[in-house]
Amino acid sequence: MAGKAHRLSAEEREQLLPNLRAVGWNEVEGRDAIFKEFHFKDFNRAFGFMTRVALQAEKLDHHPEWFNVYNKVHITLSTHECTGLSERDINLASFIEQVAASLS
Ligand SMILES: C[C@H](O)[C@H](O)[C@H]1CNC2=NC(N)=NC(=O)C2=N1
Repeated sequence: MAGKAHRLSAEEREQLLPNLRAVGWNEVEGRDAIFKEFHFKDFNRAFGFMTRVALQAEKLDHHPEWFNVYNKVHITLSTHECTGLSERDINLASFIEQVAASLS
């Protein structure tokens, strides 16, 4: 991946996080990360969603922490390289939103 990840500054957060908050992403308490819970109609859709996100994550070399039970997928995004939120998380969250929208 091009460039080293840096933790988002306060200004960058003010600019980038409101759009994600508006669609259900929240900052995790006690950790510099964002979290969202997705609900799908059934396991097939949840797993289809995860498959599409996984392929993109591998392409970007930026991977989600996630948990799935049947139709629910919990996702936490953070960047190991800078131990916190970076633009990579914002970009992956935006991609995830597009996939979820196309499956609901
Ligand atoms: C070695 C490899 O490039 C790194 O471990 C990648 C893989 N996936 C990653 N995923 C996330 N979420 N953060 C990272 O810093 C990261 N780094």
